[in-house]
Amino acid sequence: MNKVATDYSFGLFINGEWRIKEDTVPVLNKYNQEKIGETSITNESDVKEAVESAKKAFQVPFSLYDRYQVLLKVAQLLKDNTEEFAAIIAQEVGKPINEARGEVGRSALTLENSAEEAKRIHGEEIPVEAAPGSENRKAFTRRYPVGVVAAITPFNVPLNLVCHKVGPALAAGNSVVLKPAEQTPLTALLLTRLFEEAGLPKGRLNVLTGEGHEVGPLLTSNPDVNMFTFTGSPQVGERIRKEAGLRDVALELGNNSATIVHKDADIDQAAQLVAQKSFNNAGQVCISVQRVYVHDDVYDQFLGKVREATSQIKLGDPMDPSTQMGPMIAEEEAARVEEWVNEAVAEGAAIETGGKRDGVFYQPTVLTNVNSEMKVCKQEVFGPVVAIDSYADEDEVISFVNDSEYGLQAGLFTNSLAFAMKAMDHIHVGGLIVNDTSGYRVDHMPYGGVKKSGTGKEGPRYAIEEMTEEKIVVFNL
Ligand SMILES: NC(=O)C1=CN([C@@H]2O[C@H](COP(=O)(O)OP(=O)(O)OC[C@H]3O[C@@H](n4cnc5c(N)ncnc54)[C@H](O)[C@@H]3O)[C@@H](O)[C@H]2O)C=CC1
Ligand SMILES: O=C(O)[C@H](O)CS(=O)(=O)O
Repeated sequence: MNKVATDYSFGLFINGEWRIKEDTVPVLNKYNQEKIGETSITNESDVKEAVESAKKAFQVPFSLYDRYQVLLKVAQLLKDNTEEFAAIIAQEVGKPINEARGEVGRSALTLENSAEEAKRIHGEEIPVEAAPGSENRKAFTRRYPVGVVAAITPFNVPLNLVCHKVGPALAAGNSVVLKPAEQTPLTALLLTRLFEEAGLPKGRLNVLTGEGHEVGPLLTSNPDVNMFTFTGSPQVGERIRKEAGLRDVALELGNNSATIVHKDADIDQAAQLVAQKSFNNAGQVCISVQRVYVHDDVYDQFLGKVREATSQIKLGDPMDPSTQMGPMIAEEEAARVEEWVNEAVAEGAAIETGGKRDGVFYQPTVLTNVNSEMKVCKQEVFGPVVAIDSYADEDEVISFVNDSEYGLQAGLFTNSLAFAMKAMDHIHVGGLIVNDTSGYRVDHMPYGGVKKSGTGKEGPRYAIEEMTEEKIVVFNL
């Protein structure tokens, strides 16, 4: 068993210094509610100082190669400290230790990719001379960092989703003010220590901890923040966009991800992947499988396999390597999921397996006989529940998938190239994953949704584009 974190007390990180405040809040192990650390509470002057230090640091040259080296060093330090980071993630999120290790590995890849992309920031030659009268002109574009980037991140993937913002922001030459989720701040603070160790110039990264509804408005009302990058709920994303005014805002928001299992699919493969990707991190993943549409011809066979696989999932202490699913982030979230499932049952849904809550745990649950108006289908459950329905033909199921306010990613199991191409053209999402579920992601791919799932793309190359401004220079020779 890993070392259980006992004392991770952190201050704020402003201008390269740790600032431990009088006002602190405990961070709890989400499985046993024991204190694993504490963080300081940010006030208005802390925010002003953090933004000011980021702005000042931005004026000090930080070369492309230095950025590359710092990011690569932190990636290596992450790998060297995998067990410590995995233990903190497992405890403060409630994520099984094996999944937490996977997150640390992906985070190192995200930073390595950010480092590589720092070397690939370039513009392009623009042939303005093609215009009559411009024969004697030459033009090209260049990309410039926006300046101070405010990054706000969610609780569920507390390391990799921070790396997806801090990595590209620094690679692009920006300074960062980071506000991690109040439920899971220790991981980001531990990562900050690695940036310090790697020699990141002071002021390039500042970390403020505390409640989002208190710290957030202090950031959005600060005119020296040049850009916001947010991952979290649509409600908060919408608020940040309003408060940001004309400044750029990158939004990675929610989803009620659908996956299709067609009559020609590999049913064993589909059932195994759906059972896995519906319940990773107790379903607290925004591309978690939430709606599954199965062709009539294979419905009973698929349902039987998913029900069996789901009923075998072992719940327990996230620090126990045999645990396959841990607690949810808070008991009130588990109670909300319980309420939504009970509501669906009252409206006719059937519980194939699961459906019971034990404190902060909610059993992995498979529902059938659902309809699109039920909350478990229409809204984002963000919990360990998957609703399985059937369909008769391709056009019908495409309409079912598109019947959503969200559009992040969707999955499609089929061996029909024609159906895959039709789905590619007609399913309105940011990513379609063929022969895997909606839950597939690798960290250098463009990732982001449409509709209420947000705006912009992450993946270091794409985030760098959003964290830089393109300028054209035209020479009249
Ligand atoms: N698209 C994606 O890649 C992902 C999306 N999510 C979404 O995040 C949600 C779950 O994560 P949560 O942390 O519960 O989301 P949340 O929206 O409650 O909080 C996210 C972050 O926003 C901060 N915040 C809260 N109120 C704020 C305000 N008024 N102004 C500024 N910041 C504020 C929080 O402190 C936290 O750091 C789900 O909707 C999920 O779909 C989660 C992970 C990835
Ligand atoms: O959507 C999320 O919760 C994460 O972005 C998914 S992943 O990056 O952990 O695959």
